[in-house]
Amino acid sequence: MSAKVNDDLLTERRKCEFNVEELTNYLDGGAQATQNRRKLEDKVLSTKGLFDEVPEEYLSHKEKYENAVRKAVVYYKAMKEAEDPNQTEQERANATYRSLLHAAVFKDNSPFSLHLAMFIPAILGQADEEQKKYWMKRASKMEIIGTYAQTELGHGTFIRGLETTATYDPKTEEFVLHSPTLTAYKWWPGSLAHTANYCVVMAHLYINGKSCGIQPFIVQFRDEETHQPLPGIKLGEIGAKLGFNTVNNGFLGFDQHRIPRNRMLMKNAQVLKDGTFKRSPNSKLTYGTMVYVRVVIVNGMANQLARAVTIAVRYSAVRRQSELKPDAGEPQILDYVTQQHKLFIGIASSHAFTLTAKWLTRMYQKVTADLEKGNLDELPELHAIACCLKAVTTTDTSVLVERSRTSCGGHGYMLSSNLPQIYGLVTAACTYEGENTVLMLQTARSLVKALEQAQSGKRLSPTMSYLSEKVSSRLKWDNSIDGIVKGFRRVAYGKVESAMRSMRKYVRSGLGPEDAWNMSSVQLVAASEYTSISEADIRQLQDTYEDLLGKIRPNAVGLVDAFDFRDQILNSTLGAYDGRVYERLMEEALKSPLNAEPVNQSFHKYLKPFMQGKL
Ligand SMILES: CCCCCCCCCC/C=C\CCCC(=O)SCCNC(=O)CCNC(=O)[C@H](O)C(C)(C)COP(=O)(O)OP(=O)(O)OC[C@H]1O[C@@H](n2cnc3c(N)ncnc32)[C@H](O)[C@@H]1OP(=O)(O)O
Ligand SMILES: Cc1cc2nc3c(=O)[nH]c(=O)nc-3n(C[C@H](O)[C@H](O)[C@H](O)COP(=O)(O)OP(=O)(O)OC[C@H]3O[C@@H](n4cnc5c(N)ncnc54)[C@H](O)[C@@H]3O)c2cc1C
Repeated sequence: MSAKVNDDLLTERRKCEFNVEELTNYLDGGAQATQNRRKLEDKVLSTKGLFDEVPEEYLSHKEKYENAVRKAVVYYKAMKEAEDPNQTEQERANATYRSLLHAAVFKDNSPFSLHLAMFIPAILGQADEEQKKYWMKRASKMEIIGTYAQTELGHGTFIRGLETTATYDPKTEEFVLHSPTLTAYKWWPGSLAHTANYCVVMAHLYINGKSCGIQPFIVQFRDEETHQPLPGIKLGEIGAKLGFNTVNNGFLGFDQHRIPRNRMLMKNAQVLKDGTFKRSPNSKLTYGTMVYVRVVIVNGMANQLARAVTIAVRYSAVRRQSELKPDAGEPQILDYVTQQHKLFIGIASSHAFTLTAKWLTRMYQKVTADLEKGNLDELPELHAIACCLKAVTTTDTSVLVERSRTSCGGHGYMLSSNLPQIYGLVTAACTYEGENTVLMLQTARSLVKALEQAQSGKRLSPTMSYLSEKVSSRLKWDNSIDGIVKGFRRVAYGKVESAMRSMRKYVRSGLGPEDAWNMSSVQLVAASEYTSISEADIRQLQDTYEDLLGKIRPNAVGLVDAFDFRDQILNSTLGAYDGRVYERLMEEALKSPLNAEPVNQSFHKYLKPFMQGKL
């Protein structure tokens, strides 16, 4: 018999003014896509061995990892078996696009995540046809497990500063991989420590003593039978982190490790047997995997934010606290306008990020298709936009997930709420795949170039066109959508123009262009933030805003129900569909090993002798 649903949640669902299922279908891309997603989730989540008897927060660091590997194997097989052979690739992609299925199994991400998120995309984007055929067969069947090893102990942002060398030996037609210093050790790659046995290594290629830039190499570093590290390979785990503690991030050092010539991924640049180097049409094509993951991250943020606000809004409908009016009883905390202000922006932002992710994915697919035909014209714009949207969505999601947590009071601080873990996952994305400030400065680089082109009368790309509209500075704000967008364009234009003026002022004062850039970089980052709509400006329409909060209030639970996250995916004592918050908090508390006995052994060992002055 299913548990009784909390009365307040029942009332909320009766008050909802729109068809929740219709919104779910819209978010999925149609009723059939919703059905496919639910069918996939039903199949996979009914698999035995996917869930933890003991909550993983009570396991040791080592036990957490071993448990995650156990689940990863079960989960991966279940996903493969659940694939509907009659579905097209696109239908399969749609079914997983919005599903956070993996989050039902891994609260802190999977030890296989880099294999799927970067190792396979790197092969697809960097290998030539022959290499792709061979390695994709092995990687897609999980005969090998890979990761993406670019970051080093000493360098993450500055790729051109990477110290790992790959020196071509024409006599043996091999590359010699070497870590000349401790700071050259690969450091951070997920799965690297104990899970993967192959990786795509980004290393500095040298031929006859000449630098040929950073190139991708596919490198085996563990024996496929024994899993022992190969000769010349030093491996280990980098230690406990804020989150990602089951991703197995590791370090790897090379000591004159030799690999055959065909292990350099040669789609873009090639090394012939005699050591002739054939340059890539654009050296930045080597960075292509990162552009792809930045695009994927935007969609990931939309889903994770939706999960956090679902938990917080449902909890806010159940939690009653304080007194809004004398003798009127304790109101639902969702009736406090401050609570609405904290949470409803999160619902809206998740929808905005979903639509943005769809738009960016289409742009990525078009530019990638053009690249295949040798047309690189739109690569710089894709890079600039992907940098900006990855940085803005991860920053905003981190802020809004943390706000969802704090809006739940003490219970939001419990690991059983799952809000701290969701925060740990999303805040990592502000750093990985390009630290956000660095990426915003990449976008700023494009904005400055675009404004200079606009000022010399050149046509701009669609996403930069606002820099060529001579928007009057006397523009009057009005509350229409068109008025708001015009206002944003005016502010965005002004921010770029001001940063440019600042740089020119520094150059006139005698600074070189690099120092002028650095001195203006705070303004440059701010200018990039306005390339996509940010929340700060909405506050200037405060009266409209508070009116909107009131309109959303009766539909808030319906809006988060429409995200259609099942309880296993929310994995939260506060966010379950039935709203039985207090019973769940107690059920989870009793799972703590400390509750197995009324008196812990530390009393007899330490407390009692201490309190009796015997210690
Ligand atoms: C919580 C759920 C989320 C779901 C997400 C799913 C995935 C989650 C699982 C995976 C988890 C973790 C994975 C993390 C993996 C990693 O972190 S991999 C390592 C990532 N590292 C980086 O991103 C490094 C960032 N640094 C750089 O990209 C470059 O160093 C930088 C661009 C900052 C500078 O490079 P330079 O070579 O120095 O270039 P510049 O001089 O600045 O510019 C030269 C020109 O090149 C253009 N450019 C630069 N990058 C690109 C690119 N990628 N594509 C195209 N063009 C590029 C740049 O615009 C300049 O052009 P111009 O000269 O102006 O014309
Ligand atoms: C959870 C997690 C998972 C990861 N997984 C992987 C992985 O699988 N594979 C992999 O290769 N890497 C991985 N990374 C590494 C990640 O890509 C790097 O941490 C990231 O690129 C930032 O580099 P860094 O850590 O060296 O920081 P730094 O580049 O040293 O940045 C430190 C500070 O310096 C500032 N700074 C640096 N350069 C500039 C500049 N030009 N202008 C202005 N400010 C600047 C930054 O803004 C930042 O504030 C992972 C990281 C994390 C946190």
